[in-house]
Amino acid sequence: MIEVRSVTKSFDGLRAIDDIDMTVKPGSIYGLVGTNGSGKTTILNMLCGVTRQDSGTIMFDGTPVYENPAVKQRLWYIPDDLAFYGPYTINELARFFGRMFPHWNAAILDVTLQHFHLDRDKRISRMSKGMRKQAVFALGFASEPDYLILDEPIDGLDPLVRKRIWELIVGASADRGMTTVISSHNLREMEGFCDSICAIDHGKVFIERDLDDLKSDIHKLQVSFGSNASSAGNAQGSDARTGIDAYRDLNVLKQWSSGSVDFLIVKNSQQELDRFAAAAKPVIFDRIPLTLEEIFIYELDRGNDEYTSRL
Ligand SMILES: Nc1ncnc2c1ncn2[C@@H]1O[C@H](COP(=O)(O)OP(=O)(O)OP(=O)(O)O)[C@@H](O)[C@H]1O
Repeated sequence: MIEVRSVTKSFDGLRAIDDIDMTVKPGSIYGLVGTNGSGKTTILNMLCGVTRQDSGTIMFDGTPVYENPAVKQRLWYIPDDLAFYGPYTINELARFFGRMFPHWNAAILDVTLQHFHLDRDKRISRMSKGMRKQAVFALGFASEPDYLILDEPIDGLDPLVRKRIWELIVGASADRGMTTVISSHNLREMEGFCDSICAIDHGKVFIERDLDDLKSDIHKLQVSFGSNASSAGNAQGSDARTGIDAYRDLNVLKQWSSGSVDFLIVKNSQQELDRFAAAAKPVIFDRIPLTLEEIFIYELDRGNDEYTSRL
């Protein structure tokens, strides 16, 4: 289990990470998403003990990670910038890491390299960007880490390689309980593979949930009270006859209308929606599931609305 508690980090007076809490369950795949510059890389660097937080604690199974070789031997970090690996070949790196990591498994390296068709004697700096990532993945899996920490690793890889990498991650989680923390802007893939999602903006966590829970209480609704009734958008919720007042019982993130049909993004449980439909009796009431990308955008928009309304 990784536990981040009340962590802050500033650079030259800029508070890049602002009092965050995160809990990563053992064996899970934990997705870190956020806008550019929101603080993802800063968090991952602190998780790996590369950077030290200004305040707060980061614990791996109850033990701090910073300057702690015992914890670092159990984790593999793939940063966004792979310059460190550039001067070396895969074989040279395998010899180096083979001495550092107690569970080093040369057979896994062989199998993974066969899948990726990489030359073990070529310098990493001479490989393409995608091949460099594949090489560092292959080395990482050979270290059999308990924790795999990945900074935008799949972005820029071809679909076949991405599929193979997700198979390896999911397989290691299932077979030996490996825990993965992964940042990416590819929300579609994160939605397909992550157990939990942590979304950050301006250094603050604004969502941290199991993905299934997150998707079960945010919905898009299509509602109509019939062609004679004015839409909620037109009536501004003032006409009880149309059932419009009932929207006040919903937690509406966004609302717009087209003719007599209202579209709403709401944050409510299925039971609350059932109660709304039973009380308001709309002629049309459709619930459409939202993608992670849509949830992220609506939640972020709402945060910005709240922020701008305070100005
Ligand atoms: N070493 C540093 N010195 C000064 N400022 C930094 C440093 N590292 C990060 N920052 C600042 O901290 C903030 C968060 O940066 P970070 O790289 O963590 O964002 P990110 O979410 O990973 O962004 P992206 O999605 O664009 O990769 C930014 O405002 C960035 O300019």
